[in-house]
Amino acid sequence: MEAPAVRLSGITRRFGAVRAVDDLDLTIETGAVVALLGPNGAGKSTTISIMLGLVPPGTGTVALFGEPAADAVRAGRVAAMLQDAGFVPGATVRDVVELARALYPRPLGTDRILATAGVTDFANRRVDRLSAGETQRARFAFALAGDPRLLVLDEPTTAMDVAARQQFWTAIRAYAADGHTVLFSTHQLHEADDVADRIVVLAAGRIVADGPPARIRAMAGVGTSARLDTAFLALTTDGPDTDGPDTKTIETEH
Ligand SMILES: Nc1ncnc2c1ncn2[C@@H]1O[C@H](COP(=O)(O)OP(=O)(O)OP(=O)(O)O)[C@@H](O)[C@H]1O
Repeated sequence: MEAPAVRLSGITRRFGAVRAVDDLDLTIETGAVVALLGPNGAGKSTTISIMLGLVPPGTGTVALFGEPAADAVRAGRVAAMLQDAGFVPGATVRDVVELARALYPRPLGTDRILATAGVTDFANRRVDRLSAGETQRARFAFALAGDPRLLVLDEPTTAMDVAARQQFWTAIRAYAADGHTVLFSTHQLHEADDVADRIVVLAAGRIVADGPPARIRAMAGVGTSARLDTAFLALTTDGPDTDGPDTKTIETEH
């Protein structure tokens, strides 16, 4: 049987007194499109950093496609679009894409990368002269270069304008339709509703709900036509009879 794209087992990570990730188990099968949601400080970025081998977990294990994260990243099976990723100042977008292509054994063609990420029009512009939304698109181009099987996206559409967002999600849908795996975090819950086939909700470092969008609503006790925001608030805000977020993990169809 094929190893899952992601398997996090018993992950805990503290920063001083803060338990950023608290005994987290998460398995993502290949081909899934998963949204990671949670309030500010819920542990999304820390979970993603641990998943990519950028931050060591205090306890627990990480496997990507059945191998250590560093090996999967080095082999180009996994790529990420991170909020604070910087580029070499003075390089152009095209230079950055060519640099990324040179790192991997089976890169996509340059023109395809530029077009998919929506950066063709400013491919010859220096990366340190891009707007915030253009920088996000350049990060997307960089992540696509090695044709990774798993794309990890931390708040990818931050600062993108409406047209750029639409182009971005169209590209992600096409990428997923080819059997690739996508994990993204976002505060734009409609993006999760529109694009993800599974939503994982984190609160205080723990998974409080996990399932397709319809089941997230059902678990939150809101109607099928309710906004996902309503379900999210119900799941991540402590009720009067709880000490903290309950774990409401449910079976998914993957
Ligand atoms: N390097 C660090 N040093 C100290 N505390 C940290 C560090 N990184 C994260 N934290 C803390 O861990 C908790 C989880 O942070 P994290 O960035 O993972 O949350 P998040 O869900 O991504 O939040 P946001 O939606 O605001 O981006 C927060 O309380 C944060 O302050």
